[in-house]
Amino acid sequence: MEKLMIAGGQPLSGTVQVSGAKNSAVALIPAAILAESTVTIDHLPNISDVAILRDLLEEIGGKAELDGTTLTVHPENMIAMPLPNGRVKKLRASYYLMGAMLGRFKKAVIGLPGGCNLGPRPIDQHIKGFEALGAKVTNEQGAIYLRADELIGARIYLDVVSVGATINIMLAAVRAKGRTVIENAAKEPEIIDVATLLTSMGAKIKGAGTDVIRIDGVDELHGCYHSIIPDRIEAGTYMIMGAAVGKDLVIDNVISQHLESLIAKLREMGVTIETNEDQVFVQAPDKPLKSVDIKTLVYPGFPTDLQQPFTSLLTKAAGSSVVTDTIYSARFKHIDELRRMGANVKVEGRSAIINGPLKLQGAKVKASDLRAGASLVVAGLMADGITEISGIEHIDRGYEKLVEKLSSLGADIWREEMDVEEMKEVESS
Ligand SMILES: CC(=O)N[C@H]1[C@@H](OP(=O)(O)OP(=O)(O)OC[C@H]2O[C@@H](n3ccc(=O)[nH]c3=O)[C@H](O)[C@@H]2O)O[C@H](CO)[C@@H](O)[C@@H]1O
Ligand SMILES: C=C(OP(=O)(O)O)C(=O)O
Repeated sequence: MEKLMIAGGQPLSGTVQVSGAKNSAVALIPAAILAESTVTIDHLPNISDVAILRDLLEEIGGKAELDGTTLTVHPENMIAMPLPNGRVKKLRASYYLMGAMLGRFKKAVIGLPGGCNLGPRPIDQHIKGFEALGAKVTNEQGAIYLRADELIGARIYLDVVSVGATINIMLAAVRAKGRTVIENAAKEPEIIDVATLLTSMGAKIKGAGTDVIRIDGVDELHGCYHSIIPDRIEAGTYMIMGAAVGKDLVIDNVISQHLESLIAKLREMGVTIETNEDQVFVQAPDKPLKSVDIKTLVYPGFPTDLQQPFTSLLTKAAGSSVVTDTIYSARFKHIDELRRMGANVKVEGRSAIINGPLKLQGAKVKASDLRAGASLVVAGLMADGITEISGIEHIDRGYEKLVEKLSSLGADIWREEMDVEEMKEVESS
């Protein structure tokens, strides 16, 4: 088991390349199940969620060859193999196997998904959608059983705006008979990316990226080539790092329109941000950052996935900032760890109140989830002394080559094997 070590205080400068979007990748890979011939997905991030999904495609009889950032999926021999346990529990997005397998085979057995523990993460809206399309859905001992004689298009109003439910319903509906209309759909860029892949496979989808998506089912979907969009959350994380300790930091391969809410908040804090076609330039100011309040919202609002790293940055801002997460009720597990580093933060209901400016001190901390891990990396880069982060398997779910990328920008960061005593300490904490 490894830990991440950061000797804080080094400025970040140079250019960092953003990888393909995790939250697209984890939907595009299951979507390949729907095709009758080879699907090639390019610019995939090299992260553990992608590796697990590749293995799952092979578990159901497909061939999935990963060559660098390119995945070639041969879905011809796939079967509706039940996947009640094992790897499906390691990530959230295994729920997309439900929609994809239901669409292709009209049946699936998939274990309840894992992913970050951010408070309750029900999948009732996914199930509501599958049932509306004509599937019988039961939950038996922690696995979801789905079966339909045929799928028939339907009008589905999502009671909660959900990225996962929107994509999952799309995956099943592309192979339903007739028209499906998803109302109150999520509008995240990853939804457009998945719709683009499905359209290249022959699906008929209109309105992805708006809150009403119309899908006319087709009898067959074919293979295609697809290049994935850049990861706006990885890009945003580097922008936050740049705001903390950046000197002429350039973030390359970014669609800056995907990050308007973050850019606006960073500018309010006094950070210099310039954008061009596919790059963002970030420069931390010489004077203290100004405090700001943020509220996470569905796209295009401030993304919940950047809330935790942004909270670390706010410890450096002069005054009191309030961070409210309206998407998840318990996405504050990083706060106790930031306190260990000297942060003055308290949690009240769904809000964290941060008082600054404070100079964080390096400490031994634990990443409880992916973006909590990112927030501790931001904190470690700003802190005096050494920060030791355990639980880095969470960070590996979403950040490709984090150590290499940050080292190339001048950070003093490395991975180190933990000794037996440390592993015991981490496991018992
Ligand atoms: C793999 C992936 O893409 N993960 C992202 C996806 O997660 P995910 O798709 O799981 O998140 P959703 O958009 O579905 O969840 C949003 C909110 O709706 C609630 N909800 C969702 C589904 C449902 O059936 N019932 C229900 O009540 C959730 O508990 C949450 O409070 O979008 C989240 C919100 O932008 C991001 O934090 C995650 O990084
Ligand atoms: C919450 C996240 O991931 P997941 O939905 O895969 O757990 C995230 O990417 O921040």
